Amino acid sequence: MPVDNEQKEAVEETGSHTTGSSSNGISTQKSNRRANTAMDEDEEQENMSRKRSRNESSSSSSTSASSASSFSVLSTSSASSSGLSTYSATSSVPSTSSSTTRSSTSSKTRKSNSHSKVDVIPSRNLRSAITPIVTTFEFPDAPKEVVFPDGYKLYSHALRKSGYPEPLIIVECLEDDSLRQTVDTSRVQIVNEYECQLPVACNDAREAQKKGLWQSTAKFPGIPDRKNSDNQYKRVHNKKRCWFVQGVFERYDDSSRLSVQYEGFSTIIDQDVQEIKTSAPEAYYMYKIRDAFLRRIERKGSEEEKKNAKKMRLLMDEDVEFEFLDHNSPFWLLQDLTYFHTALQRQHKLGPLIYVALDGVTLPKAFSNESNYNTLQYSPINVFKSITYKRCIEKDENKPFLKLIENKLEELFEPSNCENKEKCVCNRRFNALYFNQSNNLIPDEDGLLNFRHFDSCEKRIVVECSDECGCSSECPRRNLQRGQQIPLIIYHEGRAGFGVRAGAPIKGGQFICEYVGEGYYKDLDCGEEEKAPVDSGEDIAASDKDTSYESDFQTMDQRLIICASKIGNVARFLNHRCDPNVVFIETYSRELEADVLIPRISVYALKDISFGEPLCLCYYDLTDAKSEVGGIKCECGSLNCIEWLPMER
Ligand SMILES: C[S@@+](CC[C@H](N)C(=O)[O-])C[C@H]1O[C@@H](n2cnc3c(N)ncnc32)[C@H](O)[C@@H]1O
Repeated sequence: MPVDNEQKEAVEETGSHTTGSSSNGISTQKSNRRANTAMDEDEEQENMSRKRSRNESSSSSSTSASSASSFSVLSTSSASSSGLSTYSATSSVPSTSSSTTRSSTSSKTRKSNSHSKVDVIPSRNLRSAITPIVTTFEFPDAPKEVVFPDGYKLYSHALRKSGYPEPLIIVECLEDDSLRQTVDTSRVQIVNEYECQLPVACNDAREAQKKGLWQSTAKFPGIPDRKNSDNQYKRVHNKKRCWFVQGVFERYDDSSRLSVQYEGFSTIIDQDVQEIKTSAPEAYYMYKIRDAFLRRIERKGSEEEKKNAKKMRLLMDEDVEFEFLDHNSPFWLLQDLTYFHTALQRQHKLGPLIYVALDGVTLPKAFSNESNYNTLQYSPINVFKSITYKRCIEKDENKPFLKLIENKLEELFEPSNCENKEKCVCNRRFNALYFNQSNNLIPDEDGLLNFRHFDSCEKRIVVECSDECGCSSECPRRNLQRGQQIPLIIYHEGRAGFGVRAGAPIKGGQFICEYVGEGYYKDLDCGEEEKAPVDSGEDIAASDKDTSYESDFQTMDQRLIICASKIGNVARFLNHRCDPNVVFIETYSRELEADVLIPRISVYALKDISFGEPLCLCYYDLTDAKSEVGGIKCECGSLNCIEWLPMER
């Protein structure tokens, strides 16, 4: 499989490697290893007073920024001297220099911040199940706690849990709905109306949301619109005295240091590369993926993309650009989407997301508050109305395996690639439910589907293992249960809007992610039983006619639709290509026989996909699709492009 050099570098630099041939396939990628830095209150006070005095002298160097916003220009350049380095684990001996010009900081800062010895107490390996074939990364064991010679403590990501007992599905119920009393709420979350929340672990952001002085002009569901600004450090109540790294950026002037953004703060500071690499491996890993991606764009993108990619990769250069100074700029808003959506994903043990836009077009229109668009509520799991949910659970599919095969013959057994071949019931389950209706796609021993003779018109389904099969969570027949492990990049593709790119090389037949959205029923015969979510609101807008976010089922339930227009996950950004490289596969999947069975949609790779390549679906059966001028001009650029997509503008 082709692996881009940049991607290789990213992997090597994070001390990680692909797990292609690993037998245990254990990945620590999604374990929540975050950097935290701490300081004593006295030192904090001291730094604050230093900062106050230096802020005055630094104001001349940040005039261009201060007029733009509250985002501190001096942060990356003069952190240690300004006191902003309160976050730096190595800032116990801050420079007393009052120099604030960007070019003058590097050597002084480096000297004052250097430390000779770091005691690393190894953490227990936070293990997360992953299939052996998934190309992902392993970090070196993140330290549980690093104690610096000066007594500073730096708590690593490993202290954060990699997953929370999260439900499998969210159901919207009215207060008096009897369903509320009957469901197992550890597996099914009941809400009145789904609203994307701040991720559970993001306490610093939660605090900042209450008391932060900096306020964003943009409001996104689940993203805090307040942050602590640089003069709030002292007042921030943080008993742990440690903070989580939100994002790191390369510095144009000093390759030994990085610009670091912390959760809950609108300021960035500079820190030693090695320190971040050890203490914040996940943030460092995300930075390396973004960096490798931007380098790829610098080689392969349009002229404008190339120029902007370099600018973004090096964040700031001598001529500080406005968008990097204004914390309200799309650049920083995309960093917030990256961080908080990744944190939400992690809550469900799913891999990271990185939002990137280089063409000045700002945010995904899904997040725009313009009247034409709905504001997207990000959700890593499906959201069903109670009526839809009830209908789903009444279906045969929901019976436990033994009930399902009561009247079926034993000889329906077929070989399986399950870890526990002898006991696996997946094929018998398939035969009991879907025999003669659909193709039973059986992953090979590496979890890969075989698409060599793929026919887009054929019906197909994947049936995954449950506790009835007696296999482990690493069984090749549990791809959807493990969920997205590959990092995905949500990239602005120009006229086609945001699309999804591979954040790691992907093998043909490999599971990528789930297609998540709102579930609803469309009655095929006698009018609508339950209205599509896009039509049910009062705000009927242009986008309500856009069915491109809808996906249906051919085998499991022909009336059920998953619509990701208002609520959805990363897969809702998959663009159309007439020559696709990914495909939707309906999937029967539940870990426990006692779980509810809801038809789900997996996204699988049809062919090998290299790092940074766009992931595209074919929205239509091209043998049927009528290409009429007046729909949407297809931007896919493939040789067999039908030119006009049959969708309303
Ligand atoms: C499921 S969404 C994909 C995500 C979308 N690009 C976004 O930014 O939200 C489908 C919409 O993306 C755009 N789109 C997807 N593929 C396209 C293509 N090949 N050419 C032009 N527009 C495309 C169309 O506006 C379409 O309505």
